[in-house]
Amino acid sequence: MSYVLGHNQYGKAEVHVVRVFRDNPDAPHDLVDYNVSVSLSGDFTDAHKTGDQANVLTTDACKNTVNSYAKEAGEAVREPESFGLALAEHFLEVPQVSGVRINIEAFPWARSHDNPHAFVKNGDYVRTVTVTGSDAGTSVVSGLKELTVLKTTDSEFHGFYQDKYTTLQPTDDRIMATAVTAQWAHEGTDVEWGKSFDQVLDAITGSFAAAYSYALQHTLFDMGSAVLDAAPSVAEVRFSCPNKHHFVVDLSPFGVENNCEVHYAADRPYGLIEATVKRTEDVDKTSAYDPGQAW
Ligand SMILES: O=c1[nH]c(=O)c2[nH]c(=O)[nH]c2[nH]1
Repeated sequence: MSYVLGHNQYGKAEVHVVRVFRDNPDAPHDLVDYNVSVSLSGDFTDAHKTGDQANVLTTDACKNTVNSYAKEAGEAVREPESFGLALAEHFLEVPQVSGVRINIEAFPWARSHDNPHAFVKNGDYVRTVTVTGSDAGTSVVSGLKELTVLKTTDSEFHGFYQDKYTTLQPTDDRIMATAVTAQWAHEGTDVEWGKSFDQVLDAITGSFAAAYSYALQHTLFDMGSAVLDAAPSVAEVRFSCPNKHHFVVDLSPFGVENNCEVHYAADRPYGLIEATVKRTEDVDKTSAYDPGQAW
């Protein structure tokens, strides 16, 4: 029996590279901290079906390329999007490679005490990038994950559909908290990546803080609208946001009043609210997202 090989891809996952910029002896050092995954597709049928590896660029070479490009790619290394684009362009030059996907997680570091070479890992969030390339073109999806935000009021939830299993009490004042995962697809690749990322981050945190909320769903649409207002290159933004429930603890058995002051922070189960906000109905960037990451 002869079977058919379906879609296949391979590469090196999670090359963790930290690049220090220290070439100017008079300037403070900078650094970037990236976890890079490379996935190649193309003419690799023989590697699977006959065992002939002549077309296989080794995953070891993929790793070496990431490490060497962390120096060779110069200023492009400073932003994960431009680093991903440089890597994608390189791998597409390998004749048997027709498609490439580069995923980068970027861990932010902040300078410590204005010291020129000491840093504190900034654990607020992880920045993410997916670059895809093929004959059809190159696309960049930027993102972030693990951005945990909370507001102690200006959040209501009521008027919801009721069935016989509905026990949740409506509320007009509650804590709302979530760990934002967001990915946004750019139109084109001629973008000031760092500036654009800062605009999106500021739009997400700013609208979460400022917008009055009637549900996490409502807040997602507000955050998405703020992103599209702030960042001209962004065609659409996708959110995946766990509702980090904070339940008001009943202190009445102890004769203690609890006016939304004492909460039980439940870790699971959690509501998971996901939505795309896009500029127009006909935008469809689905193929630009990493299927392993995008919902
Ligand atoms: O913002 C919310 N959206 C929901 O869909 C939901 N469902 C639920 O039980 N609590 C909440 N909160």
